[in-house]
Amino acid sequence: MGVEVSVEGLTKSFGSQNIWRDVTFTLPSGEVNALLGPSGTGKSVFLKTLIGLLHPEQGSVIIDGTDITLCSAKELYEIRKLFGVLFQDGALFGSMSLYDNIAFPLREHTKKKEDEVRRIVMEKVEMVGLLGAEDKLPGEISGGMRKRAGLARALVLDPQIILCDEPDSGLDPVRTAYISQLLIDINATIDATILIVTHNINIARTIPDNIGMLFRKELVMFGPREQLLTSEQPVVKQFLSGDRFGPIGMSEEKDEAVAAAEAAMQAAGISGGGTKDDFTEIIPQVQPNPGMPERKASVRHRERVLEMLPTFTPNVQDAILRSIAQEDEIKAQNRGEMAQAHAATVAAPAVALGKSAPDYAGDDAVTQSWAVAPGLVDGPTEEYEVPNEGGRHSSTEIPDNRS
Ligand SMILES: Nc1ncnc2c1ncn2[C@@H]1O[C@H](COP(=O)(O)OP(=O)(O)OP(=O)(O)O)[C@@H](O)[C@H]1O
Repeated sequence: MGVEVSVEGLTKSFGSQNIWRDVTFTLPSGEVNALLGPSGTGKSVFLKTLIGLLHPEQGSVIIDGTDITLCSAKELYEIRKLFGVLFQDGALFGSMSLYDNIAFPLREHTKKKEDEVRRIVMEKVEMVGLLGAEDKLPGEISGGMRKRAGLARALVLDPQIILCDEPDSGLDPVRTAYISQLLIDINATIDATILIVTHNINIARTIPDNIGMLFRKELVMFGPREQLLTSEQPVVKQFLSGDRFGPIGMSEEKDEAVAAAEAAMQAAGISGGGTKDDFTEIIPQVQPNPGMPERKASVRHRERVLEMLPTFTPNVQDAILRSIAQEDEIKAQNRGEMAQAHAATVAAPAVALGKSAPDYAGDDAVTQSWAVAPGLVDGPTEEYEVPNEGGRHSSTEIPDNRS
């Protein structure tokens, strides 16, 4: 199971420039989390602080029971082995083949023999759909492939915590969807705690269990994705819609004159350019591909969130319950389709399911290694209990017992 990461009262400055202060939240074991925030709010600095590359002047970062802000260099070295990090640009060594790049952490941190290194590297290469491209140099492949190679390298030490700094930057929407799906499938497979830093609203809407947001040197909120997506806070609404009218300006602070001019434009019906999407309409969370195990963290997340349910406002409660109902519906549908596919396989065994990925098939070919492994279907739809609200509910009905 992934490791819980608990951050308390964290403050970071560079000289007199404060980046953020008093940041407190917990990434629950194995859950998928996203961190949003306008450019320059210190999201990358936050990731680097989590792995001890940067040192905060105040606060603690507890990982697996160790406060990495206080531990020895030797302890930090050991703790870092729990992490797999996908840096913004992939951070591959330009003079090394993809194979050697991906093998690097194994050769650096373990005493594994070369045949074992090869087995692990090729397994990860297949997982990210780069079979056949492993001898290429980073300069010879597309940005999307470099991202996937970076992800493969982040996975070779079987990390319990995966940090991804803008996994979608430079990728088209389709490749972004593939890399997002890959993260969900990896989470289903190894139950690692994941933190994704992103500006991509589609990722924020559909991938994480929890979302946090940094703005004006503070953590605006952190909680179940439904809490942020239905938030009435102007900064959150503006960020989600991508509108230029609101508290977020081109630079961090918007001065009063600009804010007044924008308010006048808005009043005159001039568009701020943002999408008119209704973010309170919760889009179903992406599920592991058919054949993948169920995400254990999603079961734990549900239990945790239902326990916290009475602490949320009624609209957040509604959004969470709608989301749960949607998820159950999708899982039931997937089970039906899996059963049909399985029946078809039994009837026509020549159509092999669970086939491994085809070899690399050109620029940015997409992996199919997760095609379908028969027999791995989700368990039965469970019932859930809403604490302090009396009574059990079938997981596909939404109780409406709030005043
Ligand atoms: N090593 C450093 N020394 C001094 N200042 C730094 C250092 N690293 C980052 N900063 C500053 O910290 C601030 C936050 O940078 P960071 O890259 O974390 O922002 P971000 O939220 O990730 O931005 P973006 O979304 O544009 O990637 C910036 O003003 C940056 O200049």
